[in-house]
Amino acid sequence: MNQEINLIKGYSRFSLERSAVIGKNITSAVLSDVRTSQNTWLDDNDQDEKLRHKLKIIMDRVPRITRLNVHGKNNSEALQVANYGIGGHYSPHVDYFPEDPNRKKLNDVKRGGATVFPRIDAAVWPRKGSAAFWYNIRKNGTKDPMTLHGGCPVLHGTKWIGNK
Ligand SMILES: O=C(O)CCC(=O)C(=O)O
Ligand SMILES: [Fe+2]
Repeated sequence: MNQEINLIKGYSRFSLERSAVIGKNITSAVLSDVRTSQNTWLDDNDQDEKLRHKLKIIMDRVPRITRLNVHGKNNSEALQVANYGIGGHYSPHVDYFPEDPNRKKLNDVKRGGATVFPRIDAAVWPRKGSAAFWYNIRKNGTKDPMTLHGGCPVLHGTKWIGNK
């Protein structure tokens, strides 16, 4: 597990850039205090063969747990790797259209950094190697606003997550 996490961090570390959020126009990306992390994207089709191979191994686990196929552009976004430094946070938002990630892979954070769901009084603490999964969309196709969530500021340590 540590080896895989180090590999993902290693590939991401040098291409991290300040995270953006979707602007008024859904095709635009803007920088905002709403989200103060850095992130990058690791694509299934990356030109690096080792990365492609490792991503396939990791992503092959997702359908075994969720029954959702996350391979290829038609099924899921690339793996989004994000890093939060001290104070880094993501204010409450929903992930459905135009974003659609629904799985998180977290690492240990010394203090702060929980993912909170204020409408259902739930919090998920970042633990290295664990994932949180939820459905943004109900079975009948409607969006579920109860999935509103945010990343609390990191108070001590650093937080890495991978979203799919
Ligand atoms: O950092 C977190 O805990 C939440 C991240 C998040 O909600 C997202 O990337 O969409
Ligand atoms: Fe989110």
